[in-house]
Amino acid sequence: MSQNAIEIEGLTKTYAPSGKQPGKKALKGIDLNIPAGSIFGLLGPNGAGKSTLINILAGLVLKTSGKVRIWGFDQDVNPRQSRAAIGVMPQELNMDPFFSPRSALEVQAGLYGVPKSQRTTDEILAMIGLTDKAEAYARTLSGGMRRRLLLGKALVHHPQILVLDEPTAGVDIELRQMLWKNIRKLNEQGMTIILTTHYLEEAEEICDEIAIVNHGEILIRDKTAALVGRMDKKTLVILPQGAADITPPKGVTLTHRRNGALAFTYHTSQTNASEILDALRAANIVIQDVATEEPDLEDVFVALTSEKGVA
Ligand SMILES: Nc1ncnc2c1ncn2[C@@H]1O[C@H](COP(=O)(O)OP(=O)(O)OP(=O)(O)O)[C@@H](O)[C@H]1O
Repeated sequence: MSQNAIEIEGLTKTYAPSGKQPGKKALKGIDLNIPAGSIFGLLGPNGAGKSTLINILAGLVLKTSGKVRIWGFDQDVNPRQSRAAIGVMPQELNMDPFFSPRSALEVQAGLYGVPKSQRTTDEILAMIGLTDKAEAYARTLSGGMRRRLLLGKALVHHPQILVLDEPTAGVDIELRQMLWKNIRKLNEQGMTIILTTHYLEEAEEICDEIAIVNHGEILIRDKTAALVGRMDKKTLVILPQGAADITPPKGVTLTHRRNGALAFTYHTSQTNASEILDALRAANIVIQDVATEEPDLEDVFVALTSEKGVA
């Protein structure tokens, strides 16, 4: 087994123009290794190239150039093995309306050449909570059930790597929790998880490592905690007793909160919190309450993607 579940070198993708659609350079030379056993988040604004990258890994989109190794198998040299190592839960919910969950899983297993003796259909149905609906027509399933079935379909061939494209977009809290519980459990059993999500809070909570993609390039990649730790920004929130008037120290931004609190945002490399407290004291402001706010992944994301001119 390789140390990395995925190894990508110089990956590019240019979509050819078709009809009124102009051509598009969706990936501009991606280098990325994803460690085996991790939960890896691929984040980026709409149109950044995340789906293109995932679809290339899944063998659904042909790359223009570059190398992709999946579980040690070069996609160009061993396409069958590299495809067998990966399971993909796509975003879209279209599925054959006449298949029951059981037959959908069986057909999928057949497509991957999983022998009957190695199929774990009942186990998968139980895991995705569809045992009761095993024989129901797919068209009678709710949106949430269909999404769970998509997860099940991604698992029929026992892949080492599971890729989830926006797994929790538009799903209710209960289903979201169920999906994360399953994903964590699969990861604990050794499966490498790669996911895209727009929910940054969720990514911060669940992902070991994160890469932020924008305009077809990787802007940054790091362990989640290190990424957030790079933000040289903090906010000191002071609730004063009565009305307060103060000019903040140089380099500190003051905003007034609706509850009367004063929020001082500063760069930790330039300003010390004690300078702000000294200024408050000098202005004879009596502090009723004080709190600090740390940056989160959203701050990192906005700072990085807005630098490159994306709202
Ligand atoms: N089949 C295609 N033909 C032409 N251009 C395409 C095609 N698919 C995607 N693109 C373009 O490539 C770029 C990257 O798209 P992609 O879907 O990979 O982004 P994304 O990061 O997944 O966005 P989203 O979060 O909206 O799904 C976009 O500009 C998109 O319009």
